[in-house]
Amino acid sequence: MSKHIDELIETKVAAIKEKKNIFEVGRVSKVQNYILEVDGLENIGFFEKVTIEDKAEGYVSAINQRNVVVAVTKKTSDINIGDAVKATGKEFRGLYSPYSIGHIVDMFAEDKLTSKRFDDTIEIPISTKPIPIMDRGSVNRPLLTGITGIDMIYPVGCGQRQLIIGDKKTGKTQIVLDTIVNQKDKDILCIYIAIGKTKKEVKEVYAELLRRGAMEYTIILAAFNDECPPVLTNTPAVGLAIAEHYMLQQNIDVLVAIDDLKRHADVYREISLLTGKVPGRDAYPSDMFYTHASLLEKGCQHKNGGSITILPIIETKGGDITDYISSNVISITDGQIVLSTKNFEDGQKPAIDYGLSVSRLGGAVQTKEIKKIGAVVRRELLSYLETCDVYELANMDEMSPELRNKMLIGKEIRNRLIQYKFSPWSIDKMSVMFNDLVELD
Ligand SMILES: Nc1ncnc2c1ncn2[C@@H]1O[C@H](COP(=O)(O)OP(=O)(O)OP(=O)(O)O)[C@@H](O)[C@H]1O
Repeated sequence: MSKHIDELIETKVAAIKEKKNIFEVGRVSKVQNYILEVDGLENIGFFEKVTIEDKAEGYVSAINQRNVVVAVTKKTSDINIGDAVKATGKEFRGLYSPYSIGHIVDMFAEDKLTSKRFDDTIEIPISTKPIPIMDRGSVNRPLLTGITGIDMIYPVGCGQRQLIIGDKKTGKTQIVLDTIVNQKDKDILCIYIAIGKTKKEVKEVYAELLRRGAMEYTIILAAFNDECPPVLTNTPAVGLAIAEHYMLQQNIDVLVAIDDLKRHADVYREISLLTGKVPGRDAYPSDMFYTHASLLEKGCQHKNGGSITILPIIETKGGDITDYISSNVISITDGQIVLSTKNFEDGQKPAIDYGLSVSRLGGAVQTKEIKKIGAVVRRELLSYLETCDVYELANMDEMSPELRNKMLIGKEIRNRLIQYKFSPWSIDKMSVMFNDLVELD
């Protein structure tokens, strides 16, 4: 009997020595708001989930020679030096429930209106393997937004990544909302990811979508401005992993809007600086491009028929689309819709700057007819806008008859492109509205 007990004890001690059945415990040695330095966690893994007493949860965001850095994701009370930090042996993950459709949820499957967590959750990994190139098909089906300036001139296809970029209050969110509302009865799941927005702003988006029956097929995944910053940086990855889950398991089309990536980059920079990463251009860390590229490369047309279309939003300052984050994302995406404050103030809504906007897939996702009309409209409009710049102060009466005619056509196109929010046009209506211009050509 005693031999048996000895054996049991020996096995147990051996297991403890190999650290198989216990998890390490470290101690907090430095607290910088939501970033902690922890000593004593020698065998912990990168991105491993940890708990800090009964006070907080987080994950390992950097491993240094002498200690590890923990980013806190949830906190119920203040963390102090000396608090015990327990390793969990599990990767840090988000949670998702299929019942989230129609609700505002966070990355831990908590309904933000009722503050209750959904049952039946599944774990969502924050970083998933890229979809292999051989599993990707070509983008050739349109994703109609109902906005003429987009569907006819700079179209978006299922599986495309199209950036929406512009200054504050130029209608960036409105384009996404119009697009979501236009997906009604089209078997598309929409995920609106709100990063660092206020509760009021997100509630307004929810109310607009609810009023138009669009919440039936939409999930609002929100990381509010008052949450721990690591939640803000990880939420887009969880949103895209949810999209990937639907695309791969149910072969459906998913539309993901990320509002916005500039805020995401700024929070990512803040965390990186606190973590001690070496700052690069504009103090952003050197993996900034990689972080956005790995998020956006989830956008694709899968060979199984499903797709993920991504509409990332970026807020600019003074209309500058050449800053570090904007030029990074412009080079990653398949085109951009640029919005201009001047157009917005002139009442030209949606305030698309047709000269700076691009769709690199263009006609590949349009029908033959709309492609033909769109090409003429774009050419006439761009030529009009260019002429306007040159002849800004010129009197129309002094122009040659051909030029005057061109100007009149251009002006007419501009006026016809004005569209009030939530008043989508069908492709047929667009072709009827602009057909006479093509005949004139
Ligand atoms: N086509 C439109 N017709 C009428 N109103 C519009 C149109 N587009 C945008 N708006 C209005 O302009 C305002 C600003 O739009 P929106 O909030 O979408 O801009 P934003 O660029 O996303 O702003 P923020 O910088 O706060 O994120 C909103 O009140 C919106 O309803």
